[in-house]
Amino acid sequence: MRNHCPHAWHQQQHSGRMWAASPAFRRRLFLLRSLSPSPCAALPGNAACSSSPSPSTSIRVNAMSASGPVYEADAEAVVRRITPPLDRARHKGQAGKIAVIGGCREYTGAPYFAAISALKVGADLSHVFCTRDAATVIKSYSPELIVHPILEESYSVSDGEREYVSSRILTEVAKWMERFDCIVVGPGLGRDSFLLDCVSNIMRHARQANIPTVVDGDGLFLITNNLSLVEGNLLAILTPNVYEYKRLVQKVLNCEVNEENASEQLTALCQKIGGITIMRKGKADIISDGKTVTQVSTFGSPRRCGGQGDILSGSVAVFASWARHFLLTNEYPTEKSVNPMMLGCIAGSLLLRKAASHAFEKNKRSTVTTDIIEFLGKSLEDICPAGH
Ligand SMILES: NC(=O)C1=CN([C@@H]2O[C@H](COP(=O)(O)OP(=O)(O)OC[C@H]3O[C@@H](n4cnc5c(N)ncnc54)[C@H](OP(=O)(O)O)[C@@H]3O)[C@@H](O)[C@H]2O)[C@@H](O)CC1
Ligand SMILES: Nc1ncnc2c1ncn2[C@@H]1O[C@H](COP(=O)(O)OP(=O)(O)OP(=O)(O)O)[C@@H](O)[C@H]1O
Ligand SMILES: [Mg+2]
Repeated sequence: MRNHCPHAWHQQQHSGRMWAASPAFRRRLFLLRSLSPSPCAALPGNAACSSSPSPSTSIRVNAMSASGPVYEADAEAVVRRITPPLDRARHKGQAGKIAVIGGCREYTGAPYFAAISALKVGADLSHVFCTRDAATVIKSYSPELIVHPILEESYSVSDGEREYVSSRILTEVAKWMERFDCIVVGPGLGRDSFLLDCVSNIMRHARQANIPTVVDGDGLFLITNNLSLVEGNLLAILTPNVYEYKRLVQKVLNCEVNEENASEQLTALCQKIGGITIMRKGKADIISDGKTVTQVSTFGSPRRCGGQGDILSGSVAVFASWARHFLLTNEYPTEKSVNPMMLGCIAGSLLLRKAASHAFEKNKRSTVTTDIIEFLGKSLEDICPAGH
């Protein structure tokens, strides 16, 4: 099991490849150092963006011991702070490389939504590792995605071939793993037992390589039945919906979901799984890492069309990578105590909600996931203009 030190994410290996310390970035660090208001309220507004930093734009994170209402995160300030400036000196890949592990015979939409959302938020490259059946379909949705048809379901592999196929799959993914800034495991993965065994190996490999991992959809089904895959991994984020959360609570805490003490229960769940970060999706997205708890409840849309969670997982992957890089390269001690996985969740949640709101305004009842993806760019631009 991993180091449980609260600052362990800063002790992880870091290649420094994603975000070079450009002059603009150094300038921003200087401003950040001089403006950071208080130990528990890190990350004021982004100096690279339009609004001016002030103590009121700090992230508010409720202390674990406190009961009562959960504080609303200042999610706009988080987005401004962690979104990297568009620096002309940077090359392809430095704004992030994301991989989605998912896509099978039944589901091709979910991995597409997650992977394209990562690109629309601002990652440079987005990969999908899926089954052969799903690959051509996903490629045909978008030429932007790099699609690897390498996963196999039980029906396509005989008993005698399994060991060989499993190790071939791991070798294929491992070739790429070190290049990724974050992986998303689960959108449209399905629940085939052989496929899930192979994905377990991929998750173990990602963990060894210190690659942040967002677990969603069928990835949550997998880890709920095999908690050791994420236990104590400070670079893991779970994004359960209402059913997925219920299953997790039943399995880990051996009780039912308690709405009266929602934040305490979420905190306990995170602690029980070794301090991982969990974003419980719902009317408000409640986010905890077992030490702090916060929420994002900006109104999005009354439409509950399938696929919004997939947009969220792809977006969280990008923001978590950006936040991790931002904090790793930031020497201000106050900010080192902030968990970048929490910041990634806060930023992803806000962006999805803003995009859903724009899409609903335009499309009303006919709003679907593709309409929401269309507004990711505008939503980020409204908060953090790209400049010229
Ligand atoms: N356009 C697309 O491609 C989209 C694809 N999507 C993808 O769909 C996948 C499942 O995600 P979801 O959100 O439907 O699962 P969830 O809410 O836990 O379950 C609801 C109910 O269904 C059942 N059940 C689910 N999966 C099952 C399975 N494989 N086999 C059998 N039962 C299954 C489940 O039953 P239970 O597990 O409780 O017994 C519960 O009652 C996931 O990969 C997601 O990414 C979505 O992202 C939307 C857009
Ligand atoms: N009742 C609600 N009111 C407002 N927003 C909600 C509500 N439920 C979910 N959301 C928003 O929708 C996003 C996706 O959550 P949802 O519960 O639909 O995920 P999901 O079921 O995993 O989605 P998917 O269909 O992609 O699998 C959440 O981030 C949240 O912002
Ligand atoms: Mg989902």
